[in-house]
Amino acid sequence: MPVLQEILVNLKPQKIAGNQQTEVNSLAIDSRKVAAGTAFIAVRGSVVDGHDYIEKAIASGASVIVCETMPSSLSENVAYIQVKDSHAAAGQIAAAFYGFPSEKMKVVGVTGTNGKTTTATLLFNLFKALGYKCGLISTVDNHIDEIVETSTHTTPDAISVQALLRRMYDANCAYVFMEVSSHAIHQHRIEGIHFTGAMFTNITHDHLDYHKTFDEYIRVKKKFFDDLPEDAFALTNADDKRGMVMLQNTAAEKCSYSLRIPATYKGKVLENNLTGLIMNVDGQEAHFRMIGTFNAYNLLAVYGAAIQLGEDKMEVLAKLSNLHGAPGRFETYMSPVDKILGIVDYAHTPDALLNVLATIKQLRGDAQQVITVVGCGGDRDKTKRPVMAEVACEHSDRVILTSDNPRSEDPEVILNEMEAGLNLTQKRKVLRISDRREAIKTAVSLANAGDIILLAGKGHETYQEIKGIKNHFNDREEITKAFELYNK
Ligand SMILES: CC(=O)N[C@H]1[C@@H](OP(=O)(O)OP(=O)(O)OC[C@H]2O[C@@H](n3ccc(=O)[nH]c3=O)[C@H](O)[C@@H]2O)O[C@H](CO)[C@@H](O)[C@@H]1O[C@H](C)C(=O)N[C@@H](C)C(=O)N[C@H](CCC(=O)O)C(=O)O
Ligand SMILES: Nc1ncnc2c1ncn2[C@@H]1O[C@H](COP(=O)(O)OP(=O)(O)OP(=O)(O)O)[C@@H](O)[C@H]1O
Ligand SMILES: N[C@H](CCC[C@H](N)C(=O)O)C(=O)O
Ligand SMILES: [Mg+2]
Repeated sequence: MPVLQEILVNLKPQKIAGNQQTEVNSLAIDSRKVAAGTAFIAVRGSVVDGHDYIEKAIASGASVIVCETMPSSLSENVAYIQVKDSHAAAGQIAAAFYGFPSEKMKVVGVTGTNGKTTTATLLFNLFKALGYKCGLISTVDNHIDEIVETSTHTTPDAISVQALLRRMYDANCAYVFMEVSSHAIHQHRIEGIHFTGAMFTNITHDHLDYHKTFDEYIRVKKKFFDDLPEDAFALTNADDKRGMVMLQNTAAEKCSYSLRIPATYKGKVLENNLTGLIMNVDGQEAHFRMIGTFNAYNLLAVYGAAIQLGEDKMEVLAKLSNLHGAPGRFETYMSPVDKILGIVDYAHTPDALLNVLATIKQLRGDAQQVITVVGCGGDRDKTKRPVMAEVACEHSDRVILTSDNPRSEDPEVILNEMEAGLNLTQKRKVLRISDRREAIKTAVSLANAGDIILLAGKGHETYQEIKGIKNHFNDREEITKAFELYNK
């Protein structure tokens, strides 16, 4: 086990009190996870202040306390480290505690409002197909080579992420592909990670509950690129309005991808239908199994990253051709009798919903109705609620407004806020059924042969969180059961 001095190597503490040779057995930012010999890092959160739990951590056996303000009285046999920012210190300390795993592998981070899971998962599957051992850190699950664990966050906290990276290094992974959420950048969860590459997908409306303004949301995303080292690459979407802004102040090698304008990696969609995409990528024609223009962007980003990482163009395209996307993203289910097409998709932002519905519009026949079942999560950005309802109405024949994860909120209040975005004409095509299971059944009962039902917002999720309790719920099971129930 390392001693305190060894895990402070990259840190400039403001004050140190106590023995620097104290052995550190584990790290914790949560006092409830402290055991004998733990270094407890007190961080100020959005709900409580970790500094209020220092005494509790010591009572549970903490031998080191990292904090921004020293407690008024210090305990004997405990070492205290005062730092300017304990969120940032947590990442630096964790990186050192776990032996700087990110410096021994190639870690590529993906940020952006939409497409992170899809892009990171495609990269993971591509590099596995190319013969490498890899790690994946995503919203859906984390992969340590062959081991798969369900995720709790898109990007884990500063300590958990370094622990995961260490396990990946121990499993001989050469590459790690990870999602980098804006919350993670803001809370310094990625501090101490050495990135070989950073990718930007797009930025649209989300998380304004947390970041308050769109400018602040952009600033936070840009910080990921500002902090990159010179030996990394920064790959951006040149077609996104903010794509080039992201690279403005980066020291990394700048590169871009585009379907519309000159860029390092240029693509063109030649065909786009329900069986997949045919694209020209960097002068080479290729077929992909993924559906929709937004996936053309994801594929092009993945291609660009693979070339940046030194892979062969033709081999990359050949392997990429056979890959499917991430679970719960544009997953299709056909009813056996009436051939109703059910689409389960994780679109939970206005832009994602618009993209998915635009894709469906492009691909459907004139006679096919589109029925959209959609809700908005509780305890999350409220301003997206009316916009998502409006987007659903503008691009569907019928809409059933329902619950997503209401969390601590009243589902009917969320539905009122969604409905507030609709005018009278739009309201005419809307039903409001807060019970998501009933909403899905109703969509199926209303559908005629050949129609399309979009279940938006929950994708891969296997639960629905209501009043702090996660009940089993899976859109993919519900659509299949409803098809059976109505013999459709
Ligand atoms: C808003 C937000 O991001 N919150 C995260 C944040 O919690 P917080 O700041 O509210 O923490 P807090 O409850 O105030 O506690 C402050 C500190 O005191 C500690 N504490 C608390 C109680 C106690 O008894 N003892 C103790 O030591 C806590 O462990 C914490 O370190 O820090 C926690 C530890 O890292 C996270 O688990 C928590 O994620 C919550 C659960 C969450 O829902 N986060 C979502 C919004 C999130 O992060 N999402 C993004 C993806 C979004 C997207 O792209 O769509 C993600 O990366 O997952
Ligand atoms: N490049 C893209 N541009 C716009 N929309 C996209 C893109 N890729 C995927 N989407 C849409 O956004 C939804 C979420 O995709 P994905 O899970 O890959 O994004 P994410 O950034 O990981 O989301 P989260 O922030 O929840 O982790 C998809 O189900 C699809 O509807
Ligand atoms: N990572 C996102 C997921 C949202 C998914 C949606 N189903 C919801 O619950 O709002 C978040 O935590 O905001
Ligand atoms: Mg994700």
